[in-house]
Amino acid sequence: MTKVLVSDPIDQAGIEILSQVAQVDQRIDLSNEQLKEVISEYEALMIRSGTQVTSEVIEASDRLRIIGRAGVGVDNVDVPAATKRGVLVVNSPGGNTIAAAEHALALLLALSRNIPQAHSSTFGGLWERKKYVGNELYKKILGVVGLGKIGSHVAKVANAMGMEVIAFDPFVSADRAQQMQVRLSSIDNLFEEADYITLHLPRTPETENLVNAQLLSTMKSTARLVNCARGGIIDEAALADALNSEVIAGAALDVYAEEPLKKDSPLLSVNKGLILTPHLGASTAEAQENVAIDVAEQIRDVLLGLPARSAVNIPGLSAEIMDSLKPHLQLAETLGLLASQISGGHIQKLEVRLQGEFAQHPSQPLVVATLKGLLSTALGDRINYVNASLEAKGRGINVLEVKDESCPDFSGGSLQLTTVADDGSHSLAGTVFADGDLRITCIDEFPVNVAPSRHMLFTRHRDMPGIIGKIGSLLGVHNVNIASMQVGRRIVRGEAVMVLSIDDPIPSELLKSILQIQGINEAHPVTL
Ligand SMILES: NC(=O)C1=CN([C@@H]2O[C@H](COP(=O)(O)OP(=O)(O)OC[C@H]3O[C@@H](n4cnc5c(N)ncnc54)[C@H](O)[C@@H]3O)[C@@H](O)[C@H]2O)C=CC1
Ligand SMILES: O=C(O)CCC(=O)C(=O)O
Repeated sequence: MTKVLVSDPIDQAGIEILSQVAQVDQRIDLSNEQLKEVISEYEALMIRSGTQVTSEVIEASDRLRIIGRAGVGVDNVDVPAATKRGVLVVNSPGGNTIAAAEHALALLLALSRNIPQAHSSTFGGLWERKKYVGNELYKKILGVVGLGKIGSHVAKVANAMGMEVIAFDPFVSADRAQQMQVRLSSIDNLFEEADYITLHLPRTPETENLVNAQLLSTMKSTARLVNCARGGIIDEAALADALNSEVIAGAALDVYAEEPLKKDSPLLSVNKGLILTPHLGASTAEAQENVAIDVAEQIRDVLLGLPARSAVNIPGLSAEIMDSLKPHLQLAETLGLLASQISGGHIQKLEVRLQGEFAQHPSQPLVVATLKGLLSTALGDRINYVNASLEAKGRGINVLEVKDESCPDFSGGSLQLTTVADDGSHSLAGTVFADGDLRITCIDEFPVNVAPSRHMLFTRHRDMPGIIGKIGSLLGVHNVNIASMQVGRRIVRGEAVMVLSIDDPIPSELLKSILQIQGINEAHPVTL
């Protein structure tokens, strides 16, 4: 029975979806050591931000096929290690957008009106109306760092509240910003100009400690900072100093460099202007249901052999693309597999030429499928859509992709592979008919029309009388049944190719005998 491990608290709606296809074990208090010990029992792992999926965990997993992150950030997953091992990583890019944006807005309001402090004081029996005079957000400048899904929603609501919104995001165009009524700014200018700053960008090597002592020192002394994105983007010691020495007026954090927040964190020594929440950005009933359903559906689909819609480590392969390209991907994989068996190994170069209608499809999935086929003889089950490009690169295969919209031969276009290996160069082409049937249409520039089958034999030989009969009798002697045969030649009595579809694999002694027939230059048994 397929088994899924759920190692963080996940909404029941997700558990119910997973239970349709697998045994679901919910073990939310596993240490990292324990996770390493049990992971090899599972085909899938579903997590939130609490579980650290390290390379050691991934390496300890023999059966793991997919890691589902019920949320946006996958910084608690070693994605390169997962990719290397062929483990798909999926997330829910939009399921908690509103929750996180509203939490950031709540923190902005809480900061500007001292809500937590006033609440504690009032609960403590005090009535401190003068002490907790706040500020309005109206007409103030809000600086948004990271104008993606969450940052954009914050900007929209802030605009509606009468704030002026400026933003720093190197990947957003001025047109897009203008549509959102946001003025783009440099990061330095944003920190100098804004009354409130809210962070909505990922933690990457580039953004680590982006908000440091120097940048904090450029903020207005009345300004306030919110981080509901990722810990580690702000230098926490520098922020504690800036608050203690009143360089800035306030800060509210939901995320920390290390979570849970350490007892000796410098943040806990700040006595004024700091609000802390324990990574609650996505913690609404609605968001938790959204992300659980979104990710559980993807895990279920992948376990059923279907594509995932939000794969983090195979960019561009959305469910829609995979669905519409299914026969084309199958052709690419088949031709890749054929090419690896015909080329004799040690491929140094692969050209993938998309012709006619093929050139109108996204090329990346077709190239990945080709590489998957090409490497599957060597790597078996270890190769998949996730790690095919990486494995090809690691083997020094130079992949060239060519798009050529003209295709005189087939209305549906064609896919052509050319390999350059130690033994020379080979080419193969194929097409997909309107009914989804696959055809091999060309071998080493000899036209053929062959439906791929499980066992095949390809030969290069001289076109001369008797040669086909000799091969036929040899196969008969070895009890290998021929299902169909095709010969391709360009000139009479010149060079030719032959493709035999056979019911059984070719034993090695038979291959040796075939290669001894006069006029046979090459013979390649193929298993698809
Ligand atoms: N506190 C919480 O519970 C939650 C936190 N998050 C975090 O919020 C952050 C934003 O999430 P989304 O808006 O969904 O992501 P997104 O991918 O839609 O937006 C991120 C934006 O950051 C920008 N960006 C990347 N590098 C940048 C840089 N060096 N400087 C400025 N901008 C940069 C990107 O261009 C993009 O527009 C992520 O870190 C995510 O993990 C998300 C959900 C819940
Ligand atoms: O799972 C959670 O509550 C954290 C959500 C989060 O940080 C994210 O989606 O990036």
